[in-house]
Amino acid sequence: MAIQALGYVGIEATAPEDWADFGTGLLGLHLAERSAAQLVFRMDDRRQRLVVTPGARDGARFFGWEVADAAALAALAARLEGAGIPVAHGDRALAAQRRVTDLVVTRDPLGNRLEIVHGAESTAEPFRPGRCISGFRTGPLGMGHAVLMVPRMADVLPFYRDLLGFRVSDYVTRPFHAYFLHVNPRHHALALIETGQAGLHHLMLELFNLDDVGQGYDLAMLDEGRVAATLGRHTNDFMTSFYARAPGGFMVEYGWGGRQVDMANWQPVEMTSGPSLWGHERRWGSPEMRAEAARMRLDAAARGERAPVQVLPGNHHLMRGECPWWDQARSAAE
Ligand SMILES: Cc1ccc(O)c(O)c1CC[C@@H]1C(=O)CC[C@]2(C)C(=O)CC[C@@H]12
Ligand SMILES: [Fe+2]
Repeated sequence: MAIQALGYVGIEATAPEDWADFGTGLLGLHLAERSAAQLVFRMDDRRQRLVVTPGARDGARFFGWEVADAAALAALAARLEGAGIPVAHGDRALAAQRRVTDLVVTRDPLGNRLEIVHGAESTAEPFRPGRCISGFRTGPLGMGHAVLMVPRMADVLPFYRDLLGFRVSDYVTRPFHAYFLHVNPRHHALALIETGQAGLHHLMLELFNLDDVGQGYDLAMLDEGRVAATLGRHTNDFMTSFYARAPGGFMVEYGWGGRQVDMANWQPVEMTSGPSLWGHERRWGSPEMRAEAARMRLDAAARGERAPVQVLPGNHHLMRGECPWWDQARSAAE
């Protein structure tokens, strides 16, 4: 019954043509189909991973979540119906369009369209990346992760965790509420961030090689305003990544080196450090960023904390003189 991976994502775009250049030239996706109706991108041997359709607004149109087989699909559909959630069976035409054997369609409490699928189609036609990359880390880990903005955590978290069976990797309660959830060893396939709005915050795609990310970063730096957050490394999943602004407003996190969780023994943890070991700075070089960093250093000194060196505003655990994640990150890399 359990969901096993994020299989595919559908995007609605007011400027779908911009996705062709962005998807291939920066991200290195394989543009497998390009028509007036849709752009289809591949990341691996699957026929389609990211589908961009023209529309009146920008954002996510559907999320494809994979289960093992027909029995698992039926069981999960029954579970949703038992909880009073409307579920529609996808017809043959829709299954063919999504290139899966079968699917059911439902909505999360925010109205995000979820497609629960099994039997996604692969192809023997080789994956041809849009630029020279080593490839995307997918397979049992799924296509990456999606991060949704939620107006109120309590309205959404129970649906994913208690009904669909997503498991909590870790969560943040200050300065904002966020939950990171896994369905396979990828640290999170889904995260929910309480921002007061609803919508897609970002999609994360993971590369096999750090050089893929570094070269993507170089390309992103050529475009004014393309880099939404600088190269950095996350404290929870140890992903080294940067955030690019995608056509239409949300972001694509382009990463390498994420950790895997041991699903059998993992216990949810509260994250008290900042989001990043280093980097992921949105205001780089700005007077606002320098002022905040300086203020943090003064505040730390006033509290009697060590504040050994100037650090970026996001790295408040370093300011406290703590390095709690370095040892774990090092041992995970070894
Ligand atoms: C905290 C975190 C851990 C792992 C991730 O894959 C991940 O995307 C995040 C979220 C990162 C972070 C955030 O928390 C709020 C808004 C931020 C600062 C951005 O605008 C870029 C990085 C985002
Ligand atoms: Fe992310």
